[in-house]
Amino acid sequence: MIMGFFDRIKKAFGGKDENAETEKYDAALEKSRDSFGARLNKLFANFRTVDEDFFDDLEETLIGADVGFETAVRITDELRDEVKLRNVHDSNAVARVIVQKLVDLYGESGKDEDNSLHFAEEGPTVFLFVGVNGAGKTTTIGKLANRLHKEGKSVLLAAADTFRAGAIQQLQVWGERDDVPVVAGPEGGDPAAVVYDAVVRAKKENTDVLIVDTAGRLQNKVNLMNELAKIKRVIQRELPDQPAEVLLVVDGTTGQNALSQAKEFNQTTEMTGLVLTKLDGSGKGGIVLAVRNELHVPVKLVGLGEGIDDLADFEPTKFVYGLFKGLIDAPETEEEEK
Ligand SMILES: Nc1nc2c(ncn2[C@@H]2O[C@H](COP(=O)(O)OP(=O)(O)OP(=O)(O)O)[C@@H](O)[C@H]2O)c(=O)[nH]1
Repeated sequence: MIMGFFDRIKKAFGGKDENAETEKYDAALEKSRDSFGARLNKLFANFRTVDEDFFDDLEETLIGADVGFETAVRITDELRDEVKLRNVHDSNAVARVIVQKLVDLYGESGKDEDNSLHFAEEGPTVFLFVGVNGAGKTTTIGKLANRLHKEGKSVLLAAADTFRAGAIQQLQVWGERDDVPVVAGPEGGDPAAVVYDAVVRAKKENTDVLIVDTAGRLQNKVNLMNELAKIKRVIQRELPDQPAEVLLVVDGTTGQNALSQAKEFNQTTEMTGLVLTKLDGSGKGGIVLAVRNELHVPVKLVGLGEGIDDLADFEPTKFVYGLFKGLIDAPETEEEEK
């Protein structure tokens, strides 16, 4: 049973040779793999048999790998039951059950409906991007606009971060690079007015996708949340079913901070998905699992590098394979063969 499951993961990962995304996942997760894998290896080297001390150490290892406290406890508890049920003692086999549990947190299907971006059936689709400064919001918008434009969709960008000096210009540079128009107003101007202009233009020109960049920080949190609410109202007055996505961008290198940031945003803004950036520079890839399990918000996109093409749809099987490649590829043990 276990091998069948891993075969499916391997197939999902290696099945699309033409897809450069697979290689990117692989390369980007090297750091996470090294740190997580090294921790697990140490754990398994220290234990020959799987006993209660092993489970305590496993829980600590998972917490240390940034999968989050609740997730770590849940996995360890479920694993304890599973090990009893299957009567597994071999630590390699247990390692594989851990991997299986991690994939289960996302569903085995690899890329389900929930993990994909939603588009309007007709009329403009609006994606609203939120998140603190420096998380990679503008870069992600630039990469996504490029991808959608290449797919043949018409794209419009709205520079509604009028607060941070240079933010408008940064988005305009991306607009030029992607060859997509940008609606902007004066620095310090009303962001909702920029969004209104952009929505009207998108409707008039029948634009496929309007992507709105928003401020990551204002004078205070209440102002920021009020502004995001106002922007949403402006969009919904013109396009009642939009925005299709409110995407929170978080910096994957910050581990647990990314999780608490997401929790805070989630209390005030209803987000539909998360973008986890800088996974390539992070040893904390485990955070992806924490986000889904503790926030119940799907990760929809991941940033795998600084380049224009380094944005991928989040695909759990690719992700988990990238993280635990060594473990999954290892030959099956005698116990598993039985
Ligand atoms: N390695 C790596 N770097 C990234 C990724 N995404 C963004 N960056 C870098 O992170 C830095 C910050 O990105 P920005 O897009 O300016 O951040 P932002 O959230 O828009 O910040 P504000 O415009 O201040 O709101 C830039 O140097 C980006 O090149 C990624 O996936 N991998």
